[in-house]
Amino acid sequence: MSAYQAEQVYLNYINGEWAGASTGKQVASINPANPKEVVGYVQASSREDLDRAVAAAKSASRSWRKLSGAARGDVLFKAANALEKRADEVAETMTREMGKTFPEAKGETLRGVAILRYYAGEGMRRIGDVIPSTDSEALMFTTRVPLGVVGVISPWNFPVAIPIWKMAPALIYGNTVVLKPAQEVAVTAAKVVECFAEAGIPAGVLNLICGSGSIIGQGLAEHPDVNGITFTGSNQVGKQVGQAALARGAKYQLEMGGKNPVIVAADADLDLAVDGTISGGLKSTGQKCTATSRVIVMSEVYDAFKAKLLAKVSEISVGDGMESGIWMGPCANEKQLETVLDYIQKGKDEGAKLLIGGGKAAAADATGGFFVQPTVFDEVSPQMAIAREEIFGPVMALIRAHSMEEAIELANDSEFGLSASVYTSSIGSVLSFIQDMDAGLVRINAETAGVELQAPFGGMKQSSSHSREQGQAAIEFFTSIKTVFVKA
Ligand SMILES: NC(=O)C1=CN([C@@H]2O[C@H](COP(=O)(O)OP(=O)(O)OC[C@H]3O[C@@H](n4cnc5c(N)ncnc54)[C@H](O)[C@@H]3O)[C@@H](O)[C@H]2O)C=CC1
Ligand SMILES: O=C(O)CCC(=O)C(=O)O
Repeated sequence: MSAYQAEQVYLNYINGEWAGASTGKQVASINPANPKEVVGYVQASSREDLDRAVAAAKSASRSWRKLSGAARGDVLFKAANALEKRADEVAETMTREMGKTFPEAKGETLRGVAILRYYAGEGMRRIGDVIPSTDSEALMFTTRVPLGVVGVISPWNFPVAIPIWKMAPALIYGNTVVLKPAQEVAVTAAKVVECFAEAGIPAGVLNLICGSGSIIGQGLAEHPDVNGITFTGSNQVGKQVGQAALARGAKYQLEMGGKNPVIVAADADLDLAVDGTISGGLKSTGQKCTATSRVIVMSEVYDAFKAKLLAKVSEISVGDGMESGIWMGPCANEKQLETVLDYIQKGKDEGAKLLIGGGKAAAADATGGFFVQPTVFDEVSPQMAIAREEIFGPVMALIRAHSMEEAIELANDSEFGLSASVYTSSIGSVLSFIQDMDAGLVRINAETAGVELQAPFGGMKQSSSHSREQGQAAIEFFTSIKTVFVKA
């Protein structure tokens, strides 16, 4: 049973205590399905508050790194249990704060639980190798040490999974954390942090500080006592964060945009391809960095695929994600709705043919919610803005191709390289796609979105800083290798 309650005040969590911002100011976090509804009030913190959070993390670092991996893992297991118990409440909070439907939010919350358990187990696994020395009397091996204080800057589109897939590996490998969530989902973030507090995480090991990106996010990136920064969000901000970290010699990891293609080959199972395109492109209202936005279809099946796609898109129900029967919720905030509507206008202005959607959805009339129709454009050419720029909304561009080579070339014609998929029954096409597609995640007969927590995740080209998150790959960012040479 969910215990969600609206309009509560949520505090920062610094050095094991819940505290208001020194500014005395709070910001309302609102429901994008009904902007008059206040989900909660979150802190508008200052750099002074940030300094306190970083100082707490720095001081807790000495004892946390000295604990065994198993002891740190125990805290993560307990946090997983606490989150699992509150899954309905946390999922409802997420739906009300950023709009994705309740079943999607519940799935994401349980994914957060699974990520915590996965990294809890990592505390018992190998952290080094023995390497033969040229000196036969010496022992040489590698071990791994934590970075120290890690700043986590997270976005609003996965309010539970993304902070957890950054914090859990940071913590298990012995780092302490300062989390700055997107202000739109700070209530959900506070509830996740409450689960860690309930798990008995020592004071200062995990700190939550809410505030604007330009003050707290930028402050974390620039802070001399923050040793590593992990960021997911826009390319523009990601680059700023990376530059600030680089300027002071801190380690950084950036996960940014995508313009992910799906290729539908002439020998594809068209029903499967339609389902995967819709799920990949429109779930979460298209607000995933892995969302399908370019649909490259072979000319032989173009019309048949288009007809099936439109039939299914026309059945999509748009509305409040807490209502049963609703398939697609609102955009997460007003700015995002405006961005999506602007891109739709650009598509029309540049000569693409609007097949379906193209404006605010009817659900917006009743509440003023940020609802947009699922939208598909036809006759899109690769130079158009809707084929090149990340929209982060439920807008898909159909592009025609005449051969697999041309399809892969079109798919690669992007500054991004996060994820890509192909629907085909030909092993030859599968192999060419795996080999020639420039993306960090390539998927065969499966949608572009949806990552597995135990596998590396990250992009090529402008999609990331070329590092990988999740799975065992996370150890590369959250630790430094120490090579040890021992001679009696
Ligand atoms: N890769 C992804 O998963 C995401 C991509 N985006 C993309 O970014 C676009 C804009 O969305 P926004 O929410 O405005 O993204 P954003 O990049 O501004 O926000 C991401 C995080 O960075 C923080 N931030 C903002 N300015 C900062 C600064 N100067 N220094 C440090 N941190 C800062 C934000 O508070 C938030 O926590 C979207 O339309 C979408 O294209 C947004 C969210 C997630
Ligand atoms: O597709 C997914 O499950 C993950 C997407 C993601 O990481 C993102 O949108 O930031």
